[in-house]
Amino acid sequence: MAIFSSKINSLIPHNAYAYSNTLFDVEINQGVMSKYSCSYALKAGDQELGELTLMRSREFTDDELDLLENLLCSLLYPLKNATLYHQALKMAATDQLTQTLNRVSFNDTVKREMNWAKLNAADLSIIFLDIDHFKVINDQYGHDCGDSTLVAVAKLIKENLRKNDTIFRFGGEEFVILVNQTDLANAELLAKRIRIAIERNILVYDMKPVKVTASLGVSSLRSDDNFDAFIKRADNAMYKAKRSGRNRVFLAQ
Ligand SMILES: Nc1nc2c(ncn2[C@@H]2O[C@H](COP(=O)(O)OP(=O)(O)OP(=O)(O)O)[C@@H](O)[C@H]2O)c(=O)[nH]1
Repeated sequence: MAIFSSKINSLIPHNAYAYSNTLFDVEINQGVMSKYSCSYALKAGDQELGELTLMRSREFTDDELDLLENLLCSLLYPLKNATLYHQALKMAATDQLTQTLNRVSFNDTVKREMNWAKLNAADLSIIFLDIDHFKVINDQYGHDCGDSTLVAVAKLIKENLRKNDTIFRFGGEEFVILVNQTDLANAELLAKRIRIAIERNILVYDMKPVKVTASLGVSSLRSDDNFDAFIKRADNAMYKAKRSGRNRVFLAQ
C-alpha cells in the first residue's frame, strides 16, 4: 500500500493514507491526517480486500477520483494474491479447533520475544497449562465432548489475556501462554485467575455437567536463560503441579 500511495502521489497528490484489512489484521495510517478524504471498500469478486482512504487539505476533483478508481483496479489482483497468501500463512500457524496458534510459530515467537525482552531489560513470563484427566473426559463423554472442552478452555484463557499476550495450543490438551512485560509474581496471578476460571466454568455437554480443571506451571525469563531452559522450567513446574494433586499453579524454581 505504501508503494501504491507513493506511485500515485504525482498524479493524485495526497498528504496521508489509511488502509485497514481485518482479514490481514492490518491497520496502517501514514502521513498527516487532513480535512478532505476519499474512501474505497476494495473487493475482487466476492473477496473483501479492506478499505483505503486518501486524505489531503483540499478537495479531490472528479477527474482525480475517476483516475484513482482506474488505478485501484490495477491494485486489486495483486492485493487479492497477497491476501490469499497471508490467509494461507495464518491458517498454517493456527489450530483450527481452538483458533489459537499451533506449534508451527512457537519457537520463532518465543525466541523473538526473549530477544526483545533481553534487549529492553523487560520482563517476560511463560505459562504451561495442561487439562487434568482429559482422557477421562474423552472416555466418559466422547471425543466431541473432549473437543468442546478444548474450545471452552481456550476461550477462558483468551478472556483473561491482554492484547499482547499469545496463546498456543502446544499439543493435545496442553496450552502455552506467553505473557509479555510481566514478572513472575504477576504471571502467577494470571495463572491463578485462569485456573479458577476453568474450575468455575460449568461445561454442559449432552445435558450433563462436565467438570474440568487444569494444572499450570509458570516461569519467568532470567538474564542467562536460553530458549530450552526458559521453556523447560515452566514445563517442569506444570508437571510438579500434576504430581502434587492437579488443579493448581506451580512456580518454576
Ligand atoms: N477430544 C480430543 N482429545 C484429544 C485431542 N488431542 C489429544 N487428545 C486426547 O487427550 C488425552 C490425553 O491423555 P493423557 O496424556 O493421558 O493425559 P490426561 O488424561 O489429561 O492426564 P493428566 O495430564 O495426567 O491429568 C488422550 O486420550 C488423547 O487422545 C483432541 O484434539 N481432541
